[in-house]
Amino acid sequence: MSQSKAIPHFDLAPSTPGKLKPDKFSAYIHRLRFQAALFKLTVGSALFLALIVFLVVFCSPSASPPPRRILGDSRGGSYWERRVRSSARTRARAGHTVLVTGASGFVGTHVSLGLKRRGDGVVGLDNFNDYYDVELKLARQTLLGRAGVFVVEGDINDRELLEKLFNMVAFTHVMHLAAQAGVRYAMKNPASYVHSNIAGFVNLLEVCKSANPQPAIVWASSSSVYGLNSKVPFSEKDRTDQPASLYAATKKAGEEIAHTYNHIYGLSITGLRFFTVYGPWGRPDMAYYFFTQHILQRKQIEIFEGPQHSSVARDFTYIDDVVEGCLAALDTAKKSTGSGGTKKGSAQLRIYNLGNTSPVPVTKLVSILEKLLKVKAKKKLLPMPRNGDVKFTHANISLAQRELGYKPTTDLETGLKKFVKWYLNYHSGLKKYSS
Ligand SMILES: O=C(O)[C@H]1O[C@H](OP(=O)(O)OP(=O)(O)OC[C@H]2O[C@@H](n3ccc(=O)[nH]c3=O)[C@H](O)[C@@H]2O)[C@H](O)[C@@H](O)[C@@H]1O
Repeated sequence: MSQSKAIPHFDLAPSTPGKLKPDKFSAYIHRLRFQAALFKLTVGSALFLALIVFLVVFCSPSASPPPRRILGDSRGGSYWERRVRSSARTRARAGHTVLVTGASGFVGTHVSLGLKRRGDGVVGLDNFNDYYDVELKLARQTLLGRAGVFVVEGDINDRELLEKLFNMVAFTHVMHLAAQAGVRYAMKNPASYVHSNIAGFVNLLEVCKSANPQPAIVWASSSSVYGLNSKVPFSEKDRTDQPASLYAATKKAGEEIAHTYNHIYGLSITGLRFFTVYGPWGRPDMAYYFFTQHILQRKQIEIFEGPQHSSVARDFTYIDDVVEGCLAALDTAKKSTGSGGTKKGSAQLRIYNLGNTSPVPVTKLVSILEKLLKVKAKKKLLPMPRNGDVKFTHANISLAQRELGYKPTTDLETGLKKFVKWYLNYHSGLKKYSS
């Protein structure tokens, strides 16, 4: 084999190889071969690594085809913007243009439908988190889509997204219902309450205060702010400085934060203290919902009792009544007075109880469910654990009655009847549970 033939890349050799001594030349060739092999190995490994990275990034489950909601909802782009604008369009003269946060949540869905039905423009926002069954949130989103409400997928902590929405649409109102709900779950995941109910709320208010025009804000506080207050019925003037759960503490913090943004920036803000809202399309983490599920599955349910076997009671409030209250709060909200982050004058700051004014013991709730489901519940009575629950709630609604015209009309049995009808229909449709 001639040396010249053995040189793999002849052009890499010195232009005058004949001038090298044979032994030096063979060492040189050796070096060249080694370098060439090394080069091949490096390029090969790099290509192999690139292939692995490609496979990991594009073929892993997290990057697999996005779920349906993300496909229909990916942020930005002309199609997305068209959907936001069309959803925001009002049909009624002098209709509101409302951003509803938590739109695929229980109350958010009903309020969005109520607004859309009467001709207001509604844009929904929801992060579709998995605190409870995401399928249910997606089903609500479908319902909203059919009614012409587009739900943007996004988090209230996402400043860029909120600013984008406010740049596209001059929202007159924000109905802020996105929150980490649930009293007992706060012991399991405290950070999620701070993230949504405090950080998320502040982020939303920051965007609202800088918006031009500033929207009026109506938001969901909670009956839980009354905490250990024992004066009944609970009136808005009663003390709310003894929260029994972190959930309640974050809602109470929200009320104080609302005061600050109203005071500094002239934002018009109305807080609504909801009292154990229930009904069709409800929340599976709430007792009336999972009691129904467990009774049908012949599973045991635990019913909490107060001291000396006293009953625990809630001022259960039907969703349609609460929606009326929410819409009335939006309609009576005065405009914010600031613009672009500067206050021009004092603005409205309100708090209302939205309850039913007739507390019902949890044992009674269970007996109504037994009757409606025609199944005897397997009950276990046990002392209320130290889990953030309070013994009873009872709303005084005279302020909401006077100023909002709020007048709940649905008793627990009537409301549960509607819930059970929806529940059986929805879950048989999903074929989720066998009887
Ligand atoms: O209105 C409110 O302020 C709050 O109402 C509900 O909180 P809660 O009243 O605790 O509603 P459920 O979780 O459905 O509990 C209802 C009743 O059932 C009792 N319960 C709950 C669970 C259980 O296993 N057993 C049981 O007896 C609770 O102690 C409570 O008295 C919501 O979950 C909160 O998000 C909301 O803010």
